[in-house]
Amino acid sequence: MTTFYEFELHHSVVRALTEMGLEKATPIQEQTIPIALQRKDVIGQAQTGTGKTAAFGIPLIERLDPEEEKIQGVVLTPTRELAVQVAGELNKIARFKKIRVLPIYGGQDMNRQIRELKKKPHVIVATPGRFMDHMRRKTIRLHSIDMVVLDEADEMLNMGFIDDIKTILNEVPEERQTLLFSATMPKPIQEIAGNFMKDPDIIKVKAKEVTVSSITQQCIKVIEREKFGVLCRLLDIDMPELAIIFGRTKRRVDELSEALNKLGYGAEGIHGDLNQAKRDSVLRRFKEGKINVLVATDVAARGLDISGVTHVYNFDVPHDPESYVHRIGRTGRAGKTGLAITFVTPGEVEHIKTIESITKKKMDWRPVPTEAEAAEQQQRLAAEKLLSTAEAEDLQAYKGMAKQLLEEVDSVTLVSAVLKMLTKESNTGAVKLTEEAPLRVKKKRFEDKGKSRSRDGRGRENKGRSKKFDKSSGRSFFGDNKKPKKNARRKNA
Ligand SMILES: Nc1ncnc2c1ncn2[C@@H]1O[C@H](COP(=O)(O)OP(=O)(O)OP(=O)(O)O)[C@@H](O)[C@H]1O
Ligand SMILES: [Mg+2]
Repeated sequence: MTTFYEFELHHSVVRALTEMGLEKATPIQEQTIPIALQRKDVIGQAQTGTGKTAAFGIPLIERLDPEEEKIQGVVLTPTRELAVQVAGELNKIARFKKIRVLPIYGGQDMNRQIRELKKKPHVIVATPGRFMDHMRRKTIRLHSIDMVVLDEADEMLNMGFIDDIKTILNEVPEERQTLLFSATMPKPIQEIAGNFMKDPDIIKVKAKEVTVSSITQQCIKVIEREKFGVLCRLLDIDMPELAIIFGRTKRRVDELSEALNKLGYGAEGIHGDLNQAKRDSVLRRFKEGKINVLVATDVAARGLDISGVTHVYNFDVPHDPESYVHRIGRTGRAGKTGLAITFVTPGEVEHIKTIESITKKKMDWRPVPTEAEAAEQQQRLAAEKLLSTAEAEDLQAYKGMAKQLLEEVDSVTLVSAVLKMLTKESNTGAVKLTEEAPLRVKKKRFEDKGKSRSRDGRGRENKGRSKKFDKSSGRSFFGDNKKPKKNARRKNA
């Protein structure tokens, strides 16, 4: 593997990378950076969590001139959360080079953005819709733009941003450099590449599998109304440090996070109906470990890099294999290991087979954990607490009372009582979630053509009803020509 020194980067960039703890380039970085540094157009494809942000971020920051106080670089991302995250990472890389990176996204106060823009950032990371707004108001000037990056291009397509992207690419100076990152290469993205990029180098990090091997993939067969109980048992047994639970609808996310909280699992939900301030604060609290369970619709699936996510639970089978890959890709990032568990109702087994055929990876069927197993694990935990207190604490003040108690009750009964008090007992019976219909297997291709495919709300999640599973959509992993949904609604801008 190449170290970052070998790219002959500006010392300030190398210093920033060292401070970020990055020494050796990942394969996608190793291949993209030298080409991008030569000012060539690049299309990059690589697995989740393998460092695509720095793959474009390093050449971007390296190439820009801090003395020229104009917008020189633009990164377009599908969601607000991603815009903030990418801008954060770029600002870290740029730290010692005095290059300023500004995130711009919908839902944020326009006047504040205009004030920030007046401070002349060098790079803007934006959702396409809001970028267009500024373009029209002329609060963003395009003539000095030298580099454009499209991150998660296929997702921007899914979200209905394709026309915005074309408009933007039409208006930025033609002699710019363009980098495009996409998990899949559906036809409209290939067209963008053909029409707006100059003889791009295609860098596809070869991987036998679509998913990284550091993620263990399991599924559990469970009927709809038992899902919640099984989830709680799993949380009790697996004891995740940080877990993301994906639900199919916004209603599902709200109900699940409320129910988990009721039972003492520190959980919060995130989906597209929450205002931006709430979304930001939930994500921040999760990143800081103040809550350890994040319940999410697919809004959190793409690109978000939250270090330390140990477990992903698909409480509901995802709509398509792509969504599966991105959801589970929130764990097992940057070489760490992770566990992904998918709940499958009896009618949904077919979807798992489709996912497996696309990812070329078999999942392990995990048996449904029993109440006894969960209780045993919780008891073990209580016993550990008890023992460590016995070993480490000064208990002198309690010993008199302990002796008195032992005169009344035998020692085994007494310790059992203490353990019972320390053990979290589950009471999932009190919780009732609205049931979701299972995903059906779709027979014909493009049956739902024309319906919106928005991923975090207003579209498909809105009514809390399931849509059909598009078996064909999996093909887009191999760059098929899946048609864009015509009236896909613009999201998040
Ligand atoms: N060279 C490196 N060495 C170690 N860690 C790295 C390196 N490059 C990036 N990382 C870390 O790996 C994590 C994942 O990176 P990043 O978010 O860029 O992945 P990605 O490929 O864009 O994933 P996704 O497909 O989910 O968007 C980040 O926390 C990042 O800081
Ligand atoms: Mg990414």
